[in-house]
Amino acid sequence: MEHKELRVGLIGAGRMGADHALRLDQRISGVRLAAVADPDLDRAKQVADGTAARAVADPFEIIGDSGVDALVIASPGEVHEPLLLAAIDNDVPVLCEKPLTPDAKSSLRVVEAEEARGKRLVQVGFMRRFDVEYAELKRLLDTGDLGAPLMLHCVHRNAATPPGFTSEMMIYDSVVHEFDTARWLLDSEISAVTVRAPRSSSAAPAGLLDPQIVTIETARGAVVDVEIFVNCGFGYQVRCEAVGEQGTALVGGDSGPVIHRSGQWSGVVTADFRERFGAAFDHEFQRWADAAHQGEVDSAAADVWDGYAAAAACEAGVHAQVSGERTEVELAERPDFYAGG
Ligand SMILES: NC(=O)c1ccc[n+]([C@@H]2O[C@H](COP(=O)([O-])OP(=O)(O)OC[C@H]3O[C@@H](n4cnc5c(N)ncnc54)[C@H](O)[C@@H]3O)[C@@H](O)[C@H]2O)c1
Ligand SMILES: O[C@H]1[C@H](O)[C@@H](O)[C@H](O)[C@@H](O)[C@H]1O
Repeated sequence: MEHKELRVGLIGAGRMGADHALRLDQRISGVRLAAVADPDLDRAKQVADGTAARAVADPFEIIGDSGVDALVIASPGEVHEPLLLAAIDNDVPVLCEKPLTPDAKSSLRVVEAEEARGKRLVQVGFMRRFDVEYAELKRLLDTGDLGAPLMLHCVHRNAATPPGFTSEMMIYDSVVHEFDTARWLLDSEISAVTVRAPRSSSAAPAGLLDPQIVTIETARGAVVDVEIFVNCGFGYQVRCEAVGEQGTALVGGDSGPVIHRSGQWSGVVTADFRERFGAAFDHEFQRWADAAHQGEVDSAAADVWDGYAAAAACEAGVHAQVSGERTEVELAERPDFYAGG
């Protein structure tokens, strides 16, 4: 790369975009935040303020711009596809927040575009892969220390939902993380999904089916249960217990500091994903930037095929939720281009 620093363009200046801007500006080495794009120009300006970045309203203005070497996409999942296709067309490396796209067909178009380009450019922001505890769980499963995996018990709780959050989004925006986590930890595609729900919490906005229990079957015969509860009220909690033939391991359990005071003990629950996974995001971004600077992709990250496979599982999940039926996942054939990825 000609420039000493990787000049990054950020698309989307909302909750996640603002957090990623801070990360790129202050914590990731070898990068410079060069541009921030958001149709809400005031937001783009606010996020760019105090950095070296320029603010623009049209994201396409910075895709293929000679002053931008790489892109971070943090706009809503519904608008990812055209941005990704334009980035691939312009040969620009991208770190795209999850989901790759909200449905399987559009994700497959991104797979096809990247394959046609003949070069891997896009990584999907499944940050749990960069969390220290999850990485250790992956190691335990890969080395066989727990014996052959049988089940994962997952808990995914958010304190509250933003306005407009729907029951379907609980699958394709939230459980999409567990679809990726299950595929990654168990090294197996997802074959079927079932969704059940108790009565909704009185804290859930009207019409939202919250909580839900999602059961995931994998092609290798493991079963994963996920409690997704996005208006739990008390904080952000993401847990995963793996059960193997010879042992179990839990990540995301309560951790310190544990305070003993006035005849009681207590601890703190993280407020949201930015706090719980802050270090994982930093690690993900540093590795992505280092790889992009070398004209490579990070082999530890989720690629476009992973994003597509998660989207296909989400589509089955949404169908299962609406129909009440166990739904098989329809997956295209994995191109050789992604084999071993
Ligand atoms: N990894 C995680 O844990 C995590 C957490 C939260 C959100 N996310 C993901 O990050 C993305 C953004 O989520 P958020 O919570 O920041 O949303 P948000 O609604 O807070 O912000 C989205 C921003 O994108 C802008 N936008 C809308 N259309 C755009 C377009 N075509 N081009 C550029 N910008 C556009 C909006 O104006 C807004 O400023 C989503 O894909 C979401 O799923 C990931
Ligand atoms: O977009 C967010 C994000 O991906 C969080 O990590 C998840 O916990 C939320 O449920 C989801 O809505």
